[in-house]
Amino acid sequence: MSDNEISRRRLLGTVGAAGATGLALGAAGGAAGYAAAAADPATALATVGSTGEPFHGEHQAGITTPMQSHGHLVAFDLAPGAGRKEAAALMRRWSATAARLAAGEPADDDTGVALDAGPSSLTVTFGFGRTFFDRTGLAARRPVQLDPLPAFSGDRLDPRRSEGDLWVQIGANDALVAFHALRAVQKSAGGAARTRWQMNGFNRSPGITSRPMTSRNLMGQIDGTRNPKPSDPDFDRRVFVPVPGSGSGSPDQPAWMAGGSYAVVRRIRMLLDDWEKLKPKDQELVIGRRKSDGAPLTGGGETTELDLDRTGPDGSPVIPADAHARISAPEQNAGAAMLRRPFSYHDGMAADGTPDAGLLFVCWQADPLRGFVPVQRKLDRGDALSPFIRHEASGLFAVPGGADEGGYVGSRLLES
Ligand SMILES: C=CC1=C(C)c2cc3[nH]c(cc4nc(cc5[nH]c(cc1n2)c(C)c5CCC(=O)O)C(CCC(=O)O)=C4C)c(C)c3C=C
Ligand SMILES: [Fe+2]
Repeated sequence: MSDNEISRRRLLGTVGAAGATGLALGAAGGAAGYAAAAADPATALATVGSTGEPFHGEHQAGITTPMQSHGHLVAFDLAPGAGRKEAAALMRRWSATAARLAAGEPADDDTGVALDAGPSSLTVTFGFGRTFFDRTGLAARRPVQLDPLPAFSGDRLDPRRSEGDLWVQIGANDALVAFHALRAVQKSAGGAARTRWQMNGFNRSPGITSRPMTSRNLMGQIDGTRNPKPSDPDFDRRVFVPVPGSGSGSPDQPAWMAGGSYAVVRRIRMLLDDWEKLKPKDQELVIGRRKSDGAPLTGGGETTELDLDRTGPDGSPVIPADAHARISAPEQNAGAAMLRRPFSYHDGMAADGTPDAGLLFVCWQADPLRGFVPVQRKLDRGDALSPFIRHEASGLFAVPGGADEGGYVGSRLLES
């Protein structure tokens, strides 16, 4: 075990108890500081640093995990000549690395970037794209759910920033922890896979509002209000592929996807110069909700149901017929629903002088044909938000269930 590893384990050994002596650790610093920390179980990192998300479990972490403040979405293509054997070895390496980092332990050949930080809710989530199955000789086991998404009239997709054999979503509540995981994943890809595209995103930092709140996007809207909640009776059925024999098993889903989910990833540029020219009242009509608190235009608070039948004095609906919240509601789409878990992004200014900023829209569902596809079809036909956004990249990935301790993500596909 390296010195770095020993120091880091000691520091993490103190995590959990409140931080009265955290100050002492900071003040003492160096080797003496670590020794003091090891001796005093009250020493702690701030909550944001000390919180960990277990890597192992029925489902992969990073799906129902509360949204993190920093994210990297990365697609990889298998290297020429790499097939099923190399892919299995890669998934084994990546899973081992992710498990270590999520526990706050260093990676092999650690870069030291996150040396003094706790796990900071780090999650690393792995998925397979459609082309993965051709590259590994597993086309016969590819789920029909990975059939290409339909083309939508508003799409302006860049194929170089779309799809990919493999997809990795990294999230953490610290920028250095997230970057550290990104480098560890990239390095442990070795010669087996090459980065195809990478997108970097962010959300609000934990603890910066006076109470826990739904996050805002870069248009300033409260976004995520009507997401399915894990406490909803139909949450698992909507988000996760059922286990065969559980009574809710789905005949068109392969057994190796049990406990898994499908991620639709869209890089959606926001045309902020145009959006910001709208008066706040008009912005609210585009969504159908108030900007200040996310309440429906028909009244109440953020979580009040939309009254889609209510009309104003002139007889027109209070929530307009083309309002985004109306068109995307499950009640308007034969129950189609998805778990939206996006990151915002800002990549500076585009060549035309407008901000290259928007939403790395990531949504999770047990079947994209019962989640993203019908809703996006409807939005594509007449969403008031469409003139202010542009879908620029797209990906669809099968995200297998979680790995057991000592196992690795995707083993049920790659080893049987
Ligand atoms: C196909 C799926 C969706 C895309 C693409 C999408 C893009 C997108 N949405 C916002 C802002 C908001 N969306 C809101 C609600 C909402 N959006 C979708 C789906 C897509 N959005 C759904 C299913 C819902 C929930 C509808 C419901 O259950 O009633 C809201 C309202 C608040 C909320 O419920 O989250 C906002 C605001 C942007 C900015 C955007 C693309 C950049
Ligand atoms: Fe939306």
